[in-house]
Amino acid sequence: MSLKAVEMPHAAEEHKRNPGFDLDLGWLRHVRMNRSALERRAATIGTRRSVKKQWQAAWLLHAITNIDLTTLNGDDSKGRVERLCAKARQPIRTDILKALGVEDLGITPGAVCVYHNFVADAVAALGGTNIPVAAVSTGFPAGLTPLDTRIAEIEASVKAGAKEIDIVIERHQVLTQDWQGLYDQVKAFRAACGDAHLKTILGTGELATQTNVAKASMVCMMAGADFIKTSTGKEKVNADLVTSLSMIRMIRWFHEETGIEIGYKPAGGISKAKDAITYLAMMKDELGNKWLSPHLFRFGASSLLNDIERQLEHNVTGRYAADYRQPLV
Ligand SMILES: O=C[C@H](O)COP(=O)(O)O
Repeated sequence: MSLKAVEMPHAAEEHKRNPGFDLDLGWLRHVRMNRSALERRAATIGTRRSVKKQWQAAWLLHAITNIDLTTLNGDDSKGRVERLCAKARQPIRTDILKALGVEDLGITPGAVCVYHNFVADAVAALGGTNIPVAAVSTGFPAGLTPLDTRIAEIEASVKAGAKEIDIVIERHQVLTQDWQGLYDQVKAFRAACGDAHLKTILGTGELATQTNVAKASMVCMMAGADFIKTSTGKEKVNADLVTSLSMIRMIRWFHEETGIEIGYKPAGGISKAKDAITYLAMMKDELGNKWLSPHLFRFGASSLLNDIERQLEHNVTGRYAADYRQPLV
């Protein structure tokens, strides 16, 4: 990958959106995940492929374009959201970009992700850029408010300017194998999104088995999800490579069966530049270069950008800055 390869569009013009399909329980019966096999494969991802120093900056700059720069805290405020948006406009210090020779690339994150209440503030703060605002809009993080309330929340977020909606599924529907119930809800959420893209958060750390994770992924894609996403960041166990393999293999299968490309978003606990490279290597190995693009791959992360900036500074100066030099918000 060359540094110029980070110059990627926010949304590929030719990308065909998932129109949604009928729920096919026959497909689901064939879904089985073998945790040991997934663990063996996951253990090789960070080791088989090493990124040499001169390419690390290119991978890290690329990773920025995949970040949904996120703040989802109980003490979020307009001021914090505005500071996050300022960081999205200028994710890396100009002196670092200049030293890397990429100051003209206009590298920005995939989106800024906030609670519904801050969508309008984020849209205003990002005015004049092409950075979309993503909203978590369905009773995040539990997803257990009344259905009509959740649907109204999606509609309100879209009206406020959100271009992407991250919904949470009801985990008990997976645990009780209520696939019809899950399908119907996700389909209703997709309808409420209109032109906004729908990311379905599975809460994988609460789904008990990898087979459940895989089946839930499949049902969400059948119902019209544009992205499948691991976690809210609030579960005890959030994104990891084993779960990622279960989900992206379902994306591959769905693509083989339907020709539709679904995006993947691991979220929660991804805070190290090194881990970002491992995830990108996994996407490249399992799904191909196309799935490195921000319209098919995002990290849900609140602090990953800090570490990427720190590593890029190290790349150009040979020294590590103290953590506080790259505060996010
Ligand atoms: O969707 C994004 C997550 O909530 C972010 O989680 P994080 O704060 O662990 O990076």
